[in-house]
Amino acid sequence: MIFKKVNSLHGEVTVPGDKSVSHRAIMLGSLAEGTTEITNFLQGADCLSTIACFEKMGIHVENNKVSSSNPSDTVVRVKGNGLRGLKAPNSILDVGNSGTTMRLMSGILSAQNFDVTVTGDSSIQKRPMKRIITPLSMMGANITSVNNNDCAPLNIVGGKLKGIHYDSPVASAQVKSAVLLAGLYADNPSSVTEPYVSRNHTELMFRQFGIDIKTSGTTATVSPATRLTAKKIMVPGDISSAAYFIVAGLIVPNSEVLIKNVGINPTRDGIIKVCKQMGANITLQNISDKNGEPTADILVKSSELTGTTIEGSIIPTLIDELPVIAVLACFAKGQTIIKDATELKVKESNRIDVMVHNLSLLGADVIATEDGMIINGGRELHGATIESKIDHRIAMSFAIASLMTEGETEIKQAECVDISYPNFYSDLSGLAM
Ligand SMILES: O=C(O)C1=C[C@@H](OP(=O)(O)O)[C@@H](O)[C@H](O)C1
Ligand SMILES: C=C(OP(=O)(O)O)C(=O)O
Repeated sequence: MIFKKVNSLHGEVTVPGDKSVSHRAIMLGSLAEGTTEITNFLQGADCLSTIACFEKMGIHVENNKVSSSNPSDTVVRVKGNGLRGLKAPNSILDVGNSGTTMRLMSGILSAQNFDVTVTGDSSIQKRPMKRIITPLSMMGANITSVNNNDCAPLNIVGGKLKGIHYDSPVASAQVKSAVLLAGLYADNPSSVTEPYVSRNHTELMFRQFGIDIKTSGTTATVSPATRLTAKKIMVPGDISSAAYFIVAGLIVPNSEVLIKNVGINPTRDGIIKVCKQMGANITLQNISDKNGEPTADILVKSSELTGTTIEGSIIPTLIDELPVIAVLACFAKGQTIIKDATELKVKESNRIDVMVHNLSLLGADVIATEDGMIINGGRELHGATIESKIDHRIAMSFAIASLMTEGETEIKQAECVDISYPNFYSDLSGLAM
């Protein structure tokens, strides 16, 4: 797909529903009694993989997405079978490209009265699963990596679980959530302490479904559950998707962009804090609440930016936004340093290497470090051919960079944006008109 420079961006955009919240709504809805109604569910390939996995375990999901022109009007209905109501699937569960499905669902599968094999695409089969195998095994789960490499496919023999306290070496919501979901079935409370607080959507949604969950500092503790009651869930817009328009609005001159109904949960809003620290003109309007998840409209105006250092506890709150923040840093005055972000190496691609390589092809001054990158902003960028590595965040980041490059930029396998934002390119071109 070919992209060209634009002169300005104007207008409103409504980003699709939050990916993390959409996955969790399907999972908890499946385990609840009654019908869970989800509005603004993300119709991206990752969340559709979660639906497909639970359908294979006997859950009926009504998803009339094709009949609606406005995806946010679609209601997904999950007919839960109760905490003990999942059925043995008659084939392998395939999570596609979705790390969230793989790791969270493994927590649930560890406690079932059947055995199952879970796998995904070639990217998933390279991502580390020891991080969930370790705590789930401590709880009594029987999980083996089929190829003996701590990656998918995983064979999970469900059984009785015991409550544990787990000190997680990584700040990962996927690890935390795998333990908390398994903890619903354990004999005693289970808790997870992480180095920094990661996104807390599981904890917030547990409360909605009537589960006893407590948080204190970087520790979350869940009590075993007896039953979950179906809920109406309104999914906020995904700040990780809004991030592309935030950066676009800031770097393209004479721009003004309003991004409607975006989740601004403080465990996810690091990008807003970093942009403001860099001098961005960003205003939050219409702040409200959706099932305990704060939302706002985000007004972004082109801004003169200066470089900054991004490190420590803010990293988990903007981990998926770091690729597009690296693009932003190319248009800021001075140096931007990203530290403490080794997790970027184990996402859909090695996002440190892929960003540094591709930004260099555009002419940016950027080097990779052990745990992040250093970007010296202010160089003129030019067009190039970019390999997305079938990583949606890479494809979208370079679509944004190309708005400001001289000459054409070609993005290979650009259609991988379907993972988290199927209408991304048409929403972006709508602002350029
Ligand atoms: O729990 C979640 O929904 C997610 C957690 C993050 O992963 P980690 O837990 O591996 O940091 C994030 O990168 C991913 O896109 C979604
Ligand atoms: C890392 C991501 O997702 P997942 O881990 O669910 O594949 C992402 O969406 O950037």
